[in-house]
Amino acid sequence: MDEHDYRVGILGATGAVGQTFIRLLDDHPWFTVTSVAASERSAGRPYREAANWLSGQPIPPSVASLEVQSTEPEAMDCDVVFSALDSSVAGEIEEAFARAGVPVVSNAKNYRQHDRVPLLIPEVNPGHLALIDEQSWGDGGFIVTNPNCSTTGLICGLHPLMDAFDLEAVQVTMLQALSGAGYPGVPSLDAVGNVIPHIGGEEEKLATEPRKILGTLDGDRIEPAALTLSAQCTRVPVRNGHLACASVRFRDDIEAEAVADALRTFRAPAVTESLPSRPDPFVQVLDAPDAPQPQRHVEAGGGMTVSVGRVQDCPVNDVKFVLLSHNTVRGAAGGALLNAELLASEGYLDRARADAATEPAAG
Ligand SMILES: NC(=O)C1=CN([C@@H]2O[C@H](COP(=O)(O)OP(=O)(O)OC[C@H]3O[C@@H](n4cnc5c(N)ncnc54)[C@H](OP(=O)(O)O)[C@@H]3O)[C@@H](O)[C@H]2O)C=CC1
Ligand SMILES: N[C@@H](CC(=O)OP(=O)(O)O)C(=O)O
Repeated sequence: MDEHDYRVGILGATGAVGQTFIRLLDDHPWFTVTSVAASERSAGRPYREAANWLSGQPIPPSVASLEVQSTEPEAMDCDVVFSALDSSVAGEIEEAFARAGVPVVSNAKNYRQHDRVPLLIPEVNPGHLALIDEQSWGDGGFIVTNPNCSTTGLICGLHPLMDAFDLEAVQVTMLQALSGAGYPGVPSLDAVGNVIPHIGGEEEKLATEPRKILGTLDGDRIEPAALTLSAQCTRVPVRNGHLACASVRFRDDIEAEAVADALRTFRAPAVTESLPSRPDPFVQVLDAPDAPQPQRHVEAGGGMTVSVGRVQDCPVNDVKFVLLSHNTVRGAAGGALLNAELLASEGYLDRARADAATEPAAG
Protein backbone atom coordinates (compact mmCIF):
# COMPACT_ATOMS: atom_id res chain seq x y z
CA MET A 1 0.00 0.00 0.00
CA ASP A 2 1.23 3.53 -0.83
CA GLU A 3 2.05 5.81 2.10
CA HIS A 4 -0.98 7.81 0.91
CA ASP A 5 -4.14 5.89 0.09
CA TYR A 6 -7.51 7.67 0.23
CA ARG A 7 -11.05 6.95 -0.88
CA VAL A 8 -12.46 9.91 -2.82
CA GLY A 9 -16.05 11.01 -3.30
CA ILE A 10 -16.97 13.46 -6.05
CA LEU A 11 -19.83 15.90 -5.50
CA GLY A 12 -21.26 17.14 -8.78
CA ALA A 13 -19.62 14.17 -10.52
CA THR A 14 -21.89 14.28 -13.58
CA GLY A 15 -21.01 17.89 -14.55
CA ALA A 16 -18.19 19.17 -16.76
CA VAL A 17 -15.73 19.75 -13.88
CA GLY A 18 -16.82 16.55 -12.10
CA GLN A 19 -15.96 14.60 -15.24
CA THR A 20 -12.53 16.25 -15.39
CA PHE A 21 -11.94 15.11 -11.79
CA ILE A 22 -12.80 11.55 -12.80
CA ARG A 23 -10.49 11.69 -15.80
CA LEU A 24 -7.55 13.10 -13.79
CA LEU A 25 -8.08 10.65 -10.92
CA ASP A 26 -7.95 7.59 -13.17
CA ASP A 27 -4.92 5.54 -11.97
CA HIS A 28 -3.93 8.22 -9.45
CA PRO A 29 -1.25 6.86 -7.08
CA TRP A 30 -2.86 8.24 -3.89
CA PHE A 31 -6.61 8.61 -4.58
CA THR A 32 -9.31 6.14 -5.66
CA VAL A 33 -12.81 7.27 -6.62
CA THR A 34 -15.21 5.22 -4.50
CA SER A 35 -18.38 7.39 -4.58
CA VAL A 36 -19.98 9.79 -7.01
CA ALA A 37 -22.90 12.10 -6.21
CA ALA A 38 -25.09 14.55 -8.07
CA SER A 39 -28.64 15.95 -8.02
CA GLU A 40 -31.82 13.95 -7.52
CA ARG A 41 -32.07 13.88 -11.35
CA SER A 42 -29.04 11.56 -11.43
CA ALA A 43 -29.13 9.79 -8.05
CA GLY A 44 -29.88 6.07 -8.20
CA ARG A 45 -28.63 5.65 -11.79
CA PRO A 46 -25.34 4.03 -12.89
CA TYR A 47 -22.76 6.77 -13.57
CA ARG A 48 -22.40 5.74 -17.22
CA GLU A 49 -26.11 6.51 -17.78
CA ALA A 50 -26.39 9.61 -15.58
CA ALA A 51 -23.39 11.49 -17.02
CA ASN A 52 -23.35 13.02 -20.49
CA TRP A 53 -19.66 12.03 -20.82
CA LEU A 54 -17.82 14.75 -22.75
CA SER A 55 -14.28 13.35 -23.08
CA GLY A 56 -13.09 11.39 -26.14
CA GLN A 57 -11.59 8.81 -23.74
CA PRO A 58 -13.94 6.19 -22.24
CA ILE A 59 -15.24 6.55 -18.66
CA PRO A 60 -12.85 4.66 -16.34
CA PRO A 61 -14.63 1.29 -15.90
CA SER A 62 -14.38 1.38 -12.08
CA VAL A 63 -16.40 4.63 -12.09
CA ALA A 64 -18.78 3.82 -14.98
CA SER A 65 -20.54 1.16 -12.92
CA LEU A 66 -20.85 3.17 -9.66
CA GLU A 67 -24.38 4.12 -8.67
CA VAL A 68 -24.78 7.92 -8.39
CA GLN A 69 -25.59 8.89 -4.80
CA SER A 70 -27.44 11.86 -3.39
CA THR A 71 -25.16 14.59 -1.99
CA GLU A 72 -25.50 13.59 1.67
CA PRO A 73 -22.54 12.67 3.91
CA GLU A 74 -24.10 9.39 5.00
CA ALA A 75 -24.52 8.29 1.35
CA MET A 76 -20.79 8.67 0.56
CA ASP A 77 -18.16 6.12 1.56
CA CYS A 78 -14.93 8.13 1.40
CA ASP A 79 -12.08 9.89 3.24
CA VAL A 80 -12.27 13.18 1.29
CA VAL A 81 -14.69 14.81 -1.16
CA PHE A 82 -13.90 16.88 -4.22
CA SER A 83 -16.69 19.35 -4.95
CA ALA A 84 -17.66 20.31 -8.49
CA LEU A 85 -21.15 21.35 -7.44
CA ASP A 86 -23.16 24.12 -8.98
CA SER A 87 -22.60 27.17 -6.77
CA SER A 88 -26.35 27.52 -6.14
CA VAL A 89 -26.13 24.41 -3.92
CA ALA A 90 -22.42 24.06 -3.09
CA GLY A 91 -22.49 26.24 0.05
CA GLU A 92 -25.02 24.20 1.99
CA ILE A 93 -23.82 20.78 0.81
CA GLU A 94 -20.10 21.43 1.40
CA GLU A 95 -20.85 22.70 4.90
CA ALA A 96 -22.84 19.52 5.67
CA PHE A 97 -19.81 17.40 4.71
CA ALA A 98 -17.39 19.52 6.76
CA ARG A 99 -19.74 19.25 9.76
CA ALA A 100 -19.84 15.47 9.29
CA GLY A 101 -16.03 15.38 9.62
CA VAL A 102 -15.19 15.05 5.91
CA PRO A 103 -12.44 17.18 4.31
CA VAL A 104 -13.91 19.14 1.37
CA VAL A 105 -11.66 20.18 -1.53
CA SER A 106 -13.89 22.59 -3.40
CA ASN A 107 -13.79 24.07 -6.83
CA ALA A 108 -16.90 26.20 -6.26
CA LYS A 109 -16.81 29.89 -5.36
CA ASN A 110 -18.94 29.79 -2.19
CA TYR A 111 -16.23 29.67 0.54
CA ARG A 112 -13.36 31.36 -1.30
CA GLN A 113 -13.68 34.58 0.71
CA HIS A 114 -14.43 32.89 4.05
CA ASP A 115 -11.89 34.22 6.64
CA ARG A 116 -10.80 30.75 7.76
CA VAL A 117 -10.84 28.96 4.40
CA PRO A 118 -7.59 28.79 2.41
CA LEU A 119 -7.84 29.95 -1.21
CA LEU A 120 -5.00 27.77 -2.29
CA ILE A 121 -2.46 27.35 -5.09
CA PRO A 122 0.19 24.98 -3.67
CA GLU A 123 3.13 26.58 -5.48
CA VAL A 124 2.06 30.06 -4.31
CA ASN A 125 0.61 30.06 -0.78
CA PRO A 126 1.02 26.61 0.83
CA GLY A 127 1.43 28.31 4.23
CA HIS A 128 -2.23 29.39 4.12
CA LEU A 129 -3.14 25.75 4.89
CA ALA A 130 -2.61 26.67 8.55
CA LEU A 131 -6.02 28.41 8.41
CA ILE A 132 -7.57 24.94 8.51
CA ASP A 133 -6.65 24.72 12.19
CA GLU A 134 -8.90 27.75 12.79
CA GLN A 135 -11.97 26.14 11.19
CA SER A 136 -14.61 24.79 13.54
CA TRP A 137 -17.26 22.92 11.60
CA GLY A 138 -16.96 20.06 14.10
CA ASP A 139 -15.54 16.52 14.05
CA GLY A 140 -12.34 17.50 12.20
CA GLY A 141 -13.95 18.29 8.83
CA PHE A 142 -12.64 21.29 6.89
CA ILE A 143 -12.96 23.16 3.59
CA VAL A 144 -10.20 24.21 1.18
CA THR A 145 -10.95 26.04 -2.08
CA ASN A 146 -9.14 26.74 -5.33
CA PRO A 147 -9.47 30.11 -7.08
CA ASN A 148 -11.51 31.11 -10.08
CA CYS A 149 -9.94 29.79 -13.32
CA SER A 150 -8.83 33.21 -14.63
CA THR A 151 -7.43 34.14 -11.21
CA THR A 152 -5.45 30.89 -11.02
CA GLY A 153 -3.65 31.36 -14.34
CA LEU A 154 -2.88 35.00 -13.72
CA ILE A 155 -1.55 34.37 -10.21
CA CYS A 156 0.77 31.64 -11.51
CA GLY A 157 2.39 34.38 -13.61
CA LEU A 158 2.26 37.17 -11.00
CA HIS A 159 3.58 35.23 -8.00
CA PRO A 160 7.14 34.80 -9.40
CA LEU A 161 7.15 38.53 -10.15
CA MET A 162 6.02 39.43 -6.63
CA ASP A 163 8.68 37.10 -5.30
CA ALA A 164 11.41 38.88 -7.23
CA PHE A 165 10.22 42.50 -7.41
CA ASP A 166 7.93 45.08 -5.78
CA LEU A 167 4.80 44.73 -7.92
CA GLU A 168 2.38 47.67 -7.69
CA ALA A 169 -0.40 47.27 -10.26
CA VAL A 170 -1.76 44.94 -12.93
CA GLN A 171 -4.06 45.63 -15.87
CA VAL A 172 -5.40 42.53 -17.62
CA THR A 173 -7.81 41.67 -20.41
CA MET A 174 -9.01 38.06 -20.26
CA LEU A 175 -10.04 36.08 -23.35
CA GLN A 176 -11.92 33.20 -21.73
CA ALA A 177 -12.73 29.86 -23.33
CA LEU A 178 -16.24 28.50 -23.77
CA SER A 179 -15.58 25.51 -21.48
CA GLY A 180 -15.43 27.94 -18.55
CA ALA A 181 -19.18 28.32 -18.86
CA GLY A 182 -19.73 24.54 -18.45
CA TYR A 183 -21.86 22.36 -20.73
CA PRO A 184 -23.89 23.27 -22.80
CA GLY A 185 -22.79 26.76 -21.75
CA VAL A 186 -23.03 29.77 -24.07
CA PRO A 187 -25.68 29.42 -26.86
CA SER A 188 -23.92 28.64 -30.16
CA LEU A 189 -25.40 31.65 -31.97
CA ASP A 190 -23.88 33.93 -29.30
CA ALA A 191 -20.53 32.12 -29.31
CA VAL A 192 -19.60 31.47 -32.93
CA GLY A 193 -17.80 34.32 -34.70
CA ASN A 194 -18.31 36.59 -31.71
CA VAL A 195 -16.78 38.04 -28.55
CA ILE A 196 -18.95 38.74 -25.50
CA PRO A 197 -17.44 41.44 -23.28
CA HIS A 198 -19.16 40.35 -20.05
CA ILE A 199 -18.93 37.30 -17.78
CA GLY A 200 -21.11 37.72 -14.69
CA GLY A 201 -19.11 38.26 -11.47
CA GLU A 202 -15.75 37.49 -13.11
CA GLU A 203 -14.14 40.94 -12.95
CA GLU A 204 -15.07 41.23 -9.26
CA LYS A 205 -13.43 37.84 -8.53
CA LEU A 206 -10.25 38.99 -10.28
CA ALA A 207 -10.28 42.14 -8.18
CA THR A 208 -10.54 40.30 -4.85
CA GLU A 209 -9.19 36.73 -5.06
CA PRO A 210 -5.56 37.67 -5.96
CA ARG A 211 -5.26 39.92 -2.91
CA LYS A 212 -6.24 37.03 -0.61
CA ILE A 213 -4.02 34.43 -2.33
CA LEU A 214 -0.99 36.72 -2.42
CA GLY A 215 -1.73 38.00 1.10
CA THR A 216 0.22 37.23 4.26
CA LEU A 217 -0.95 34.86 6.97
CA ASP A 218 -1.10 36.86 10.20
CA GLY A 219 -2.18 34.62 13.08
CA ASP A 220 -5.66 33.40 12.21
CA ARG A 221 -6.27 35.75 9.28
CA ILE A 222 -4.88 36.76 5.90
CA GLU A 223 -3.61 40.31 5.47
CA PRO A 224 -4.52 41.02 1.80
CA ALA A 225 -1.67 41.92 -0.55
CA ALA A 226 -1.33 45.62 -1.42
CA LEU A 227 -1.84 45.12 -5.13
CA THR A 228 -4.04 47.12 -7.50
CA LEU A 229 -5.57 44.92 -10.18
CA SER A 230 -8.06 45.86 -12.87
CA ALA A 231 -9.54 43.21 -15.19
CA GLN A 232 -11.77 43.11 -18.26
CA CYS A 233 -13.22 39.66 -18.97
CA THR A 234 -14.47 38.51 -22.35
CA ARG A 235 -15.83 35.20 -23.66
CA VAL A 236 -14.23 34.09 -26.94
CA PRO A 237 -14.97 31.14 -29.26
CA VAL A 238 -12.09 28.97 -28.00
CA ARG A 239 -12.69 25.48 -26.58
CA ASN A 240 -10.11 25.37 -23.75
CA GLY A 241 -7.59 27.88 -22.45
CA HIS A 242 -7.99 31.31 -20.88
CA LEU A 243 -5.62 33.88 -22.42
CA ALA A 244 -4.59 36.92 -20.36
CA CYS A 245 -3.16 40.04 -22.04
CA ALA A 246 -1.56 41.74 -19.06
CA SER A 247 0.63 44.72 -18.25
CA VAL A 248 2.32 45.22 -14.91
CA ARG A 249 3.80 48.20 -13.05
CA PHE A 250 6.55 47.90 -10.44
CA ARG A 251 7.62 50.25 -7.64
CA ASP A 252 11.21 49.84 -8.84
CA ASP A 253 12.72 50.07 -12.30
CA ILE A 254 12.13 46.67 -13.98
CA GLU A 255 12.37 45.77 -17.65
CA ALA A 256 11.02 42.94 -19.79
CA GLU A 257 14.19 40.86 -19.73
CA ALA A 258 14.21 40.78 -15.93
CA VAL A 259 10.54 39.71 -15.91
CA ALA A 260 11.18 36.86 -18.35
CA ASP A 261 14.16 35.81 -16.28
CA ALA A 262 12.15 35.82 -13.01
CA LEU A 263 9.49 33.62 -14.63
CA ARG A 264 12.09 31.20 -16.02
CA THR A 265 14.05 30.81 -12.80
CA PHE A 266 11.16 30.62 -10.30
CA ARG A 267 11.19 27.38 -8.29
CA ALA A 268 8.06 26.21 -6.50
CA PRO A 269 8.37 25.63 -2.73
CA ALA A 270 9.90 22.34 -1.60
CA VAL A 271 6.60 21.16 -0.03
CA THR A 272 5.23 20.70 -3.56
CA GLU A 273 8.09 18.53 -4.82
CA SER A 274 6.54 15.14 -4.07
CA LEU A 275 3.04 15.98 -5.35
CA PRO A 276 2.11 13.72 -8.31
CA SER A 277 0.20 16.43 -10.24
CA ARG A 278 2.81 19.16 -9.75
CA PRO A 279 3.89 20.44 -13.18
CA ASP A 280 7.50 21.01 -14.09
CA PRO A 281 7.94 23.74 -15.12
CA PHE A 282 5.35 25.70 -13.16
CA VAL A 283 5.52 28.43 -15.81
CA GLN A 284 7.13 28.10 -19.25
CA VAL A 285 8.35 31.19 -21.11
CA LEU A 286 7.96 30.89 -24.87
CA ASP A 287 10.14 32.94 -27.22
CA ALA A 288 8.23 32.47 -30.49
CA PRO A 289 6.59 35.76 -31.51
CA ASP A 290 3.20 34.08 -31.98
CA ALA A 291 3.07 32.18 -28.66
CA PRO A 292 1.22 31.26 -26.52
CA GLN A 293 -1.85 30.02 -28.40
CA PRO A 294 -4.70 27.97 -26.89
CA GLN A 295 -4.64 25.37 -29.67
CA ARG A 296 -0.88 24.77 -29.44
CA HIS A 297 0.05 25.29 -25.82
CA VAL A 298 -2.94 24.68 -23.54
CA GLU A 299 -1.99 21.05 -22.84
CA ALA A 300 1.53 21.91 -21.61
CA GLY A 301 2.36 19.84 -18.54
CA GLY A 302 -0.89 17.90 -18.92
CA GLY A 303 -2.78 21.22 -18.66
CA MET A 304 -1.00 22.22 -15.42
CA THR A 305 1.88 24.33 -16.81
CA VAL A 306 1.11 28.00 -17.49
CA SER A 307 2.62 29.47 -20.67
CA VAL A 308 3.86 33.06 -21.00
CA GLY A 309 5.04 34.82 -24.14
CA ARG A 310 5.32 38.23 -25.78
CA VAL A 311 7.16 39.64 -22.75
CA GLN A 312 7.91 43.22 -23.76
CA ASP A 313 8.62 46.64 -22.30
CA CYS A 314 5.46 48.73 -22.21
CA PRO A 315 5.21 52.51 -22.52
CA VAL A 316 2.04 52.65 -20.37
CA ASN A 317 2.93 50.29 -17.51
CA ASP A 318 6.45 48.81 -17.21
CA VAL A 319 6.14 45.40 -18.86
CA LYS A 320 3.43 43.55 -20.81
CA PHE A 321 3.00 39.85 -21.62
CA VAL A 322 0.47 37.26 -22.78
CA LEU A 323 -0.33 34.33 -20.47
CA LEU A 324 -2.24 31.13 -21.20
CA SER A 325 -3.64 28.59 -18.71
CA HIS A 326 -5.91 25.58 -19.00
CA ASN A 327 -9.15 26.72 -17.39
CA THR A 328 -10.68 23.34 -16.55
CA VAL A 329 -7.38 21.63 -15.56
CA ARG A 330 -4.99 24.11 -13.85
CA GLY A 331 -7.95 26.46 -13.26
CA ALA A 332 -10.40 23.89 -11.90
CA ALA A 333 -10.15 20.10 -11.37
CA GLY A 334 -6.34 19.84 -11.72
CA GLY A 335 -5.81 22.75 -9.31
CA ALA A 336 -8.16 21.15 -6.77
CA LEU A 337 -6.42 17.79 -7.17
CA LEU A 338 -3.04 19.43 -6.47
CA ASN A 339 -4.60 21.01 -3.36
CA ALA A 340 -5.74 17.57 -2.18
CA GLU A 341 -2.25 16.17 -2.79
CA LEU A 342 -0.76 18.92 -0.63
CA LEU A 343 -3.32 18.15 2.09
CA ALA A 344 -2.30 14.49 1.93
CA SER A 345 1.43 15.13 1.99
CA GLU A 346 1.11 17.62 4.87
CA GLY A 347 -0.86 15.11 6.99
CA TYR A 348 -4.26 16.88 6.97
CA LEU A 349 -6.12 13.96 5.40
CA ASP A 350 -4.63 11.41 7.82
CA ARG A 351 -5.55 13.64 10.73
CA ALA A 352 -9.15 13.98 9.51
CA ARG A 353 -9.40 10.22 8.97
CA ALA A 354 -8.11 9.57 12.50
CA ASP A 355 -10.65 12.08 13.91
CA ALA A 356 -13.46 10.41 11.94
CA ALA A 357 -12.46 7.00 13.33
CA THR A 358 -12.63 8.23 16.94
CA GLU A 359 -15.69 10.53 16.84
CA PRO A 360 -19.23 9.67 15.71
CA ALA A 361 -20.23 11.60 12.56
CA ALA A 362 -22.68 14.48 13.06
CA GLY A 363 -26.26 13.61 12.16
N1 LIG B 1 -12.24 27.05 -10.69
C1 LIG B 1 -12.90 27.52 -11.73
O1 LIG B 1 -12.61 28.55 -12.23
C2 LIG B 1 -14.02 26.80 -12.30
C3 LIG B 1 -15.01 26.49 -11.44
N2 LIG B 1 -16.12 25.96 -11.87
C4 LIG B 1 -17.15 25.71 -10.85
O2 LIG B 1 -17.28 24.31 -10.69
C5 LIG B 1 -18.64 23.99 -10.44
C6 LIG B 1 -19.15 22.99 -11.48
O3 LIG B 1 -19.10 23.58 -12.78
P1 LIG B 1 -19.57 22.73 -14.06
O4 LIG B 1 -19.05 21.35 -13.95
O5 LIG B 1 -19.24 23.55 -15.24
O6 LIG B 1 -21.17 22.70 -13.86
P2 LIG B 1 -22.23 21.65 -14.42
O7 LIG B 1 -23.52 22.38 -14.51
O8 LIG B 1 -21.71 20.96 -15.62
O9 LIG B 1 -22.35 20.54 -13.23
C7 LIG B 1 -22.97 20.84 -12.00
C8 LIG B 1 -23.02 19.60 -11.12
O10 LIG B 1 -23.75 19.96 -9.93
C9 LIG B 1 -24.83 19.00 -9.76
N3 LIG B 1 -25.99 19.66 -9.18
C10 LIG B 1 -26.76 20.64 -9.72
N4 LIG B 1 -27.79 20.94 -8.90
C11 LIG B 1 -27.68 20.13 -7.82
C12 LIG B 1 -28.45 19.95 -6.65
N5 LIG B 1 -29.56 20.66 -6.39
N6 LIG B 1 -28.05 19.02 -5.75
C13 LIG B 1 -26.94 18.27 -5.99
N7 LIG B 1 -26.16 18.39 -7.09
C14 LIG B 1 -26.54 19.31 -7.99
C15 LIG B 1 -25.14 18.51 -11.16
O11 LIG B 1 -25.83 17.25 -11.08
P3 LIG B 1 -26.86 16.76 -12.25
O12 LIG B 1 -26.02 16.32 -13.42
O13 LIG B 1 -27.56 15.62 -11.60
O14 LIG B 1 -27.73 17.92 -12.57
C16 LIG B 1 -23.75 18.40 -11.75
O15 LIG B 1 -23.14 17.20 -11.31
C17 LIG B 1 -19.40 25.31 -10.43
O16 LIG B 1 -19.49 25.78 -9.09
C18 LIG B 1 -18.52 26.21 -11.28
O17 LIG B 1 -18.71 27.58 -11.00
C19 LIG B 1 -16.25 25.65 -13.16
C20 LIG B 1 -15.27 25.89 -14.09
C21 LIG B 1 -14.06 26.48 -13.72
N1 LIG C 1 -16.52 31.96 -14.63
C1 LIG C 1 -15.50 31.05 -15.13
C2 LIG C 1 -15.76 29.65 -14.67
C3 LIG C 1 -16.29 29.54 -13.27
O1 LIG C 1 -17.19 28.80 -13.02
O2 LIG C 1 -15.73 30.33 -12.37
P1 LIG C 1 -15.98 30.25 -10.78
O3 LIG C 1 -15.34 28.97 -10.28
O4 LIG C 1 -15.28 31.43 -10.23
O5 LIG C 1 -17.44 30.28 -10.50
C4 LIG C 1 -15.48 31.15 -16.65
O6 LIG C 1 -16.48 31.53 -17.14
O7 LIG C 1 -14.57 30.85 -17.36
